[in-house]
Amino acid sequence: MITLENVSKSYAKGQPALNDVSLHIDKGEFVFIVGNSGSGKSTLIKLLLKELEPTSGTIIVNDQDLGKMKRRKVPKYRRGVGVVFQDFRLLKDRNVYENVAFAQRVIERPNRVIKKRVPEILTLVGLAEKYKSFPRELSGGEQQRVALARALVNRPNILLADEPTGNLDPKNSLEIMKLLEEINERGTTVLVVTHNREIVNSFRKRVITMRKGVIVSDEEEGGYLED
Ligand SMILES: Nc1ncnc2c1ncn2[C@@H]1O[C@H](COP(=O)(O)OP(=O)(O)OP(=O)(O)O)[C@@H](O)[C@H]1O
Repeated sequence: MITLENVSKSYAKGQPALNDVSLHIDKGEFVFIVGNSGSGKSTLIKLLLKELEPTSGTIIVNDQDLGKMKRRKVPKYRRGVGVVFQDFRLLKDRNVYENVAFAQRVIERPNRVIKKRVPEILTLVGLAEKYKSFPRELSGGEQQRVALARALVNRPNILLADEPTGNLDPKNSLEIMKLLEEINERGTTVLVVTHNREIVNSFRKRVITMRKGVIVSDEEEGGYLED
Protein backbone atom coordinates (compact mmCIF):
# COMPACT_ATOMS: atom_id res chain seq x y z
CA MET A 1 0.00 0.00 0.00
CA ILE A 2 2.72 2.49 1.05
CA THR A 3 6.40 1.65 0.68
CA LEU A 4 9.41 3.92 1.09
CA GLU A 5 12.77 2.53 0.07
CA ASN A 6 15.84 4.45 1.20
CA VAL A 7 14.10 7.79 0.89
CA SER A 8 16.06 10.96 1.60
CA LYS A 9 14.95 14.55 1.23
CA SER A 10 17.25 17.55 1.59
CA TYR A 11 15.90 21.06 1.26
CA ALA A 12 19.21 22.87 1.28
CA LYS A 13 22.61 22.51 2.86
CA GLY A 14 22.81 20.87 6.25
CA GLN A 15 21.04 17.93 7.69
CA PRO A 16 18.47 16.22 5.43
CA ALA A 17 14.83 16.45 6.52
CA LEU A 18 14.55 12.71 5.80
CA ASN A 19 17.61 10.53 5.84
CA ASP A 20 17.47 7.08 4.21
CA VAL A 21 14.00 6.19 5.44
CA SER A 22 12.55 2.78 4.60
CA LEU A 23 9.04 1.92 5.66
CA HIS A 24 6.12 -0.27 4.74
CA ILE A 25 2.49 0.25 5.64
CA ASP A 26 -0.06 -2.38 4.68
CA LYS A 27 -3.58 -1.87 3.45
CA GLY A 28 -5.95 -1.29 6.33
CA GLU A 29 -3.34 -0.27 8.91
CA PHE A 30 -3.72 2.60 11.37
CA VAL A 31 -0.39 4.29 12.04
CA PHE A 32 0.65 7.20 14.22
CA ILE A 33 3.73 9.15 13.13
CA VAL A 34 5.25 11.02 16.06
CA GLY A 35 8.43 12.97 16.67
CA ASN A 36 9.66 16.32 17.85
CA SER A 37 9.30 19.44 15.79
CA GLY A 38 11.52 19.31 12.72
CA SER A 39 11.91 15.53 12.76
CA GLY A 40 10.55 15.19 9.20
CA LYS A 41 6.88 14.24 9.65
CA SER A 42 5.36 16.89 7.40
CA THR A 43 8.05 16.24 4.83
CA LEU A 44 6.96 12.62 4.77
CA ILE A 45 3.30 13.61 4.23
CA LYS A 46 4.27 16.00 1.41
CA LEU A 47 6.30 13.29 -0.29
CA LEU A 48 3.33 10.91 -0.09
CA LEU A 49 1.10 13.55 -1.71
CA LYS A 50 3.75 14.15 -4.36
CA GLU A 51 3.92 17.79 -3.33
CA LEU A 52 7.66 17.23 -2.93
CA GLU A 53 10.10 14.96 -4.73
CA PRO A 54 12.62 12.94 -2.75
CA THR A 55 16.29 13.72 -3.27
CA SER A 56 16.83 9.96 -3.54
CA GLY A 57 14.93 6.74 -2.96
CA THR A 58 11.64 5.24 -4.11
CA ILE A 59 8.10 5.85 -2.92
CA ILE A 60 5.34 3.45 -3.91
CA VAL A 61 1.70 4.16 -3.07
CA ASN A 62 -1.15 1.93 -4.24
CA ASP A 63 1.29 0.03 -6.47
CA GLN A 64 2.34 3.24 -8.22
CA ASP A 65 5.94 4.44 -8.20
CA LEU A 66 5.51 8.16 -7.51
CA GLY A 67 8.87 8.96 -9.09
CA LYS A 68 7.72 7.49 -12.38
CA MET A 69 4.25 8.98 -12.38
CA LYS A 70 3.43 11.21 -15.34
CA ARG A 71 2.70 14.80 -14.38
CA ARG A 72 -0.79 14.67 -15.86
CA LYS A 73 -1.63 11.72 -13.60
CA VAL A 74 -0.77 13.58 -10.40
CA PRO A 75 -4.12 15.36 -9.79
CA LYS A 76 -6.00 12.09 -10.09
CA TYR A 77 -3.50 10.39 -7.82
CA ARG A 78 -3.92 13.11 -5.17
CA ARG A 79 -7.68 12.78 -5.27
CA GLY A 80 -7.25 9.12 -4.37
CA VAL A 81 -5.54 10.10 -1.12
CA GLY A 82 -7.68 11.86 1.47
CA VAL A 83 -5.94 14.51 3.53
CA VAL A 84 -6.79 16.65 6.54
CA PHE A 85 -4.70 19.32 8.24
CA GLN A 86 -4.54 21.05 11.60
CA ASP A 87 -6.11 24.24 10.22
CA PHE A 88 -9.10 22.55 8.49
CA ARG A 89 -8.68 24.54 5.22
CA LEU A 90 -12.39 24.89 4.50
CA LEU A 91 -13.88 27.28 1.95
CA LYS A 92 -15.10 30.14 4.15
CA ASP A 93 -17.78 31.40 1.79
CA ARG A 94 -19.40 27.98 1.23
CA ASN A 95 -21.64 26.08 3.57
CA VAL A 96 -20.95 22.61 4.93
CA TYR A 97 -22.75 20.85 2.11
CA GLU A 98 -20.89 22.81 -0.56
CA ASN A 99 -17.53 22.33 1.12
CA VAL A 100 -18.00 18.58 0.85
CA ALA A 101 -19.72 18.64 -2.55
CA PHE A 102 -16.90 20.74 -3.98
CA ALA A 103 -14.49 17.78 -4.07
CA GLN A 104 -17.07 15.94 -6.17
CA ARG A 105 -17.88 18.87 -8.44
CA VAL A 106 -14.20 19.24 -9.33
CA ILE A 107 -14.21 15.76 -10.81
CA GLU A 108 -17.56 16.40 -12.50
CA ARG A 109 -19.42 13.79 -10.56
CA PRO A 110 -23.10 13.86 -11.63
CA ASN A 111 -25.37 15.87 -9.38
CA ARG A 112 -27.50 12.86 -8.48
CA VAL A 113 -24.39 11.10 -7.09
CA ILE A 114 -23.40 14.22 -5.15
CA LYS A 115 -26.90 14.51 -3.69
CA LYS A 116 -26.65 10.98 -2.39
CA ARG A 117 -23.05 10.90 -1.22
CA VAL A 118 -22.74 14.22 0.56
CA PRO A 119 -25.56 13.55 3.05
CA GLU A 120 -24.24 10.01 3.57
CA ILE A 121 -20.79 11.22 4.45
CA LEU A 122 -22.11 14.08 6.61
CA THR A 123 -24.13 11.51 8.54
CA LEU A 124 -20.98 9.43 9.04
CA VAL A 125 -19.19 12.40 10.63
CA GLY A 126 -22.27 13.38 12.65
CA LEU A 127 -23.03 16.66 10.88
CA ALA A 128 -26.09 15.84 8.78
CA GLU A 129 -28.14 18.53 10.51
CA LYS A 130 -25.60 21.30 9.99
CA TYR A 131 -25.36 21.00 6.24
CA LYS A 132 -26.42 24.62 5.73
CA SER A 133 -24.01 26.12 8.26
CA PHE A 134 -20.96 28.12 7.27
CA PRO A 135 -17.53 27.28 8.72
CA ARG A 136 -17.57 30.40 10.97
CA GLU A 137 -20.74 29.06 12.61
CA LEU A 138 -19.10 25.79 13.60
CA SER A 139 -16.86 24.77 16.49
CA GLY A 140 -13.31 23.65 15.73
CA GLY A 141 -14.30 20.02 16.16
CA GLU A 142 -17.19 20.44 13.74
CA GLN A 143 -14.97 22.17 11.21
CA GLN A 144 -12.52 19.30 11.37
CA ARG A 145 -15.38 16.88 10.80
CA VAL A 146 -16.34 18.79 7.66
CA ALA A 147 -12.73 18.58 6.52
CA LEU A 148 -12.83 14.84 7.17
CA ALA A 149 -16.06 14.47 5.22
CA ARG A 150 -14.48 16.36 2.32
CA ALA A 151 -11.40 14.13 2.47
CA LEU A 152 -13.55 11.01 2.40
CA VAL A 153 -16.23 11.86 -0.12
CA ASN A 154 -14.19 10.61 -3.06
CA ARG A 155 -13.69 7.33 -1.19
CA PRO A 156 -9.90 7.31 -0.91
CA ASN A 157 -8.24 4.14 0.28
CA ILE A 158 -5.63 6.15 2.20
CA LEU A 159 -6.26 9.00 4.60
CA LEU A 160 -3.37 11.23 5.71
CA ALA A 161 -4.02 13.42 8.73
CA ASP A 162 -1.35 16.02 9.59
CA GLU A 163 -1.93 17.14 13.20
CA PRO A 164 -5.71 16.73 12.89
CA THR A 165 -6.28 17.56 16.55
CA GLY A 166 -3.70 20.37 16.79
CA ASN A 167 -6.37 23.07 17.14
CA LEU A 168 -8.87 21.10 19.20
CA ASP A 169 -9.59 20.70 22.90
CA PRO A 170 -9.23 17.23 24.46
CA LYS A 171 -12.90 16.29 24.05
CA ASN A 172 -13.06 17.23 20.36
CA SER A 173 -9.65 15.66 19.79
CA LEU A 174 -10.90 12.37 21.13
CA GLU A 175 -14.03 12.54 18.96
CA ILE A 176 -12.02 13.20 15.81
CA MET A 177 -9.67 10.36 16.67
CA LYS A 178 -12.59 7.99 17.22
CA LEU A 179 -13.92 8.97 13.83
CA LEU A 180 -10.54 8.27 12.26
CA GLU A 181 -10.58 4.89 13.96
CA GLU A 182 -14.06 4.16 12.60
CA ILE A 183 -12.98 5.18 9.11
CA ASN A 184 -10.04 2.81 9.46
CA GLU A 185 -12.36 0.01 10.58
CA ARG A 186 -14.31 0.53 7.37
CA GLY A 187 -11.16 -0.34 5.43
CA THR A 188 -9.28 2.91 4.84
CA THR A 189 -5.57 2.97 5.65
CA VAL A 190 -5.02 5.86 8.09
CA LEU A 191 -1.79 7.74 8.88
CA VAL A 192 -1.95 10.31 11.65
CA VAL A 193 0.89 12.73 12.36
CA THR A 194 0.46 14.01 15.88
CA HIS A 195 2.03 15.54 18.97
CA ASN A 196 -0.88 14.36 21.09
CA ARG A 197 0.72 12.12 23.66
CA GLU A 198 -2.50 11.16 25.48
CA ILE A 199 -4.18 10.02 22.29
CA VAL A 200 -1.20 8.02 21.04
CA ASN A 201 -0.84 6.35 24.41
CA SER A 202 -4.52 5.51 24.73
CA PHE A 203 -5.19 4.18 21.20
CA ARG A 204 -2.44 1.52 21.21
CA LYS A 205 -1.85 1.50 17.46
CA ARG A 206 1.32 1.14 15.43
CA VAL A 207 3.56 4.09 16.33
CA ILE A 208 6.46 5.24 14.15
CA THR A 209 8.76 7.65 15.94
CA MET A 210 10.98 9.97 13.93
CA ARG A 211 13.98 11.92 15.12
CA LYS A 212 16.09 14.19 12.94
CA GLY A 213 14.92 12.60 9.71
CA VAL A 214 15.22 8.95 10.67
CA ILE A 215 12.84 6.38 12.09
CA VAL A 216 14.06 5.59 15.60
CA SER A 217 11.25 3.26 16.58
CA ASP A 218 8.38 1.44 14.92
CA GLU A 219 6.14 -0.50 17.27
CA GLU A 220 2.83 -2.29 17.07
CA GLU A 221 0.59 -1.09 19.91
CA GLY A 222 3.22 1.51 20.71
CA GLY A 223 3.27 4.63 22.86
CA TYR A 224 4.55 8.19 22.66
CA LEU A 225 8.29 8.27 23.24
CA GLU A 226 9.46 11.80 22.47
CA ASP A 227 9.53 14.90 24.73
N1 LIG B 1 10.47 24.29 2.65
C1 LIG B 1 11.53 24.06 3.42
N2 LIG B 1 12.74 24.61 3.15
C2 LIG B 1 13.82 24.35 3.91
N3 LIG B 1 13.80 23.55 4.97
C3 LIG B 1 12.65 22.97 5.32
C4 LIG B 1 11.45 23.18 4.56
N4 LIG B 1 10.45 22.47 5.13
C5 LIG B 1 10.99 21.83 6.19
N5 LIG B 1 12.31 22.12 6.30
C6 LIG B 1 13.23 21.58 7.33
O1 LIG B 1 13.18 20.17 7.28
C7 LIG B 1 13.19 19.60 8.58
C8 LIG B 1 11.94 18.71 8.78
O2 LIG B 1 10.77 19.55 8.75
P1 LIG B 1 9.29 18.96 8.84
O3 LIG B 1 8.37 20.10 8.59
O4 LIG B 1 9.18 17.77 7.98
O5 LIG B 1 9.24 18.52 10.36
P2 LIG B 1 8.01 18.08 11.26
O6 LIG B 1 8.45 16.85 11.96
O7 LIG B 1 6.79 18.00 10.44
O8 LIG B 1 7.91 19.27 12.30
P3 LIG B 1 6.61 19.87 13.08
O9 LIG B 1 6.26 18.85 14.10
O10 LIG B 1 7.14 21.12 13.69
O11 LIG B 1 5.55 20.11 12.06
C9 LIG B 1 13.28 20.78 9.54
O12 LIG B 1 14.64 20.94 9.89
C10 LIG B 1 12.81 21.95 8.73
O13 LIG B 1 13.41 23.14 9.15
